[in-house]
Amino acid sequence: MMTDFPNARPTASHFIDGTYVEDTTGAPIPVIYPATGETIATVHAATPEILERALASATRAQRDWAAMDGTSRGRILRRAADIIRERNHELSVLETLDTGKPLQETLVADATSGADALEYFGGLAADLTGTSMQFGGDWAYTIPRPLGVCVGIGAWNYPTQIACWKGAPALATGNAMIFKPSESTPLCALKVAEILHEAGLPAGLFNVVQGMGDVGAALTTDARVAKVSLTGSVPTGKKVAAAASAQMKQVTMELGGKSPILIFEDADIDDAVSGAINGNFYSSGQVCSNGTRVFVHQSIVQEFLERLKSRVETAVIGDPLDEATNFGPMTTQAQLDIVLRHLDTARAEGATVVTGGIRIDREGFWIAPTVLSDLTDDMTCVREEIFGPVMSVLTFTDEDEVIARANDTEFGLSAGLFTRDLTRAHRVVAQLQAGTCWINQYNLTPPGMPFGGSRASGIGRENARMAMDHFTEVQTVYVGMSPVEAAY
Ligand SMILES: NC(=O)c1ccc[n+]([C@@H]2O[C@H](COP(=O)([O-])OP(=O)(O)OC[C@H]3O[C@@H](n4cnc5c(N)ncnc54)[C@H](O)[C@@H]3O)[C@@H](O)[C@H]2O)c1
Ligand SMILES: C[N+](C)(C)CCCC=O
Repeated sequence: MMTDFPNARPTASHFIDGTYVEDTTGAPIPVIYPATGETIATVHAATPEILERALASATRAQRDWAAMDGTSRGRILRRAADIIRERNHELSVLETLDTGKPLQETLVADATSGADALEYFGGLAADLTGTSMQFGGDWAYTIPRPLGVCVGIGAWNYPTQIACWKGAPALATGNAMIFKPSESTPLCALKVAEILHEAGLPAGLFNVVQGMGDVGAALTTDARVAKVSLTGSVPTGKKVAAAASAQMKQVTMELGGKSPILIFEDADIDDAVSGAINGNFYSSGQVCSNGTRVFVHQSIVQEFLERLKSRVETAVIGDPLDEATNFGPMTTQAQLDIVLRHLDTARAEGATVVTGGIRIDREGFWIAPTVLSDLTDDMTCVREEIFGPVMSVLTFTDEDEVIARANDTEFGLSAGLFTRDLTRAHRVVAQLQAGTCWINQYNLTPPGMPFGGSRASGIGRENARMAMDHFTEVQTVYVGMSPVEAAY
């Protein structure tokens, strides 16, 4: 039984107007530790009264925040980044309890990634500038204005990172944010809110409210909300984007994918195997950008599969709180069931299981890292996002052929390729329809790099300077310097 709970335990369901708030009349949402299936906490969904408090305080606080100079705003975000780094261990334990991801992973990828974003946008906050244009003696200038109250809605795979990737650029540019975490991982965003306020963020500017899709939908359609930034699945993205755009609200959509990794015959095979492992089994495969369609040149596929199988079978599967563990459970029972159904379908459609393919016999939501081969492009496991530790290995012989097959999907989140031929690398990458691409690497996302998808995988980008554009709108000012002429 997992009885330990870190000092970092949030003390109530919501964080509103600078403080924890509880309202037990909201529907209870159990917080389940995925490694054991044990309920470790209960939060309550936001009631209409809770949402009203969150919206009213955010609306009030945002005006003063927008008037503050960028340097002062940025200093608060950078202070929050420092606090996160100081508390990385306890926040990483909390992330592991929320998601089931191994501590070995959360120690380096979650709170630290959140801190990176706060630090990055904290630095940029002082550099929110417009442009000026000359028209003879007259001129015009632009001012980036904050949008107002923005809503962030999170998925369950990166609860700290998603809260920070949305919150940091929103706050740096003078907005308030109301963040609704996934109902499956409600704890970590509360700590982000607590730390931001400890760092000096005025009350009301980063509120966290819990709930299912209906709470996200209520926030999306509230007239006080100017923008919605969602991380989630394509079907949810379509609903949220439709509801937001019906009211002319701006959106950022970070959605799902079925991304390709192309491994050419001249690739460094060990690098390619490492890239395929990182791009499929990190976070037990619950990563939007994963390269789950691995196209390997026919001439090297046997060697690739042998090395891949032997390395995957050394994964240390066990207690996620043990730092030696490097492969954890699925985050929810529902997601485990989805992955198991996909594996049944893959077998029925003729896939060969190279390794894994089975539920691991322990309490909690465990499934072995799985590699499938002998696949065709029309099989369900090759077409649909599984969002679990299932890699589909396909073969190819020709560059044009593999580019066409890589692009043959409704998604367009990410893509990767491994080759020693840099001319080919750039030629191929230019033809891949994907928002984020890696050459001889996979899934690295430093905050200075735009991240996001094209086609059904999303709208807009997170991170980098352009995220500041997505949380501001340009106000243009024309300045007349001469007498005003009129026809009559
Ligand atoms: N592109 C990215 O950056 C990125 C990152 C992580 C996860 N994802 C994607 O997220 C999916 C997995 O996460 P999930 O299962 O939590 O996704 P989901 O779409 O089921 O839920 C995402 C969030 O949307 C909320 N929601 C559901 N219906 C809503 C509605 N009608 N209005 C407003 N909010 C609503 C949920 O409560 C949750 O907080 C995968 O498809 C994955 O690829 C994308
Ligand atoms: C930083 N990662 C691991 C690529 C995750 C990005 C967000 C997608 O799930």
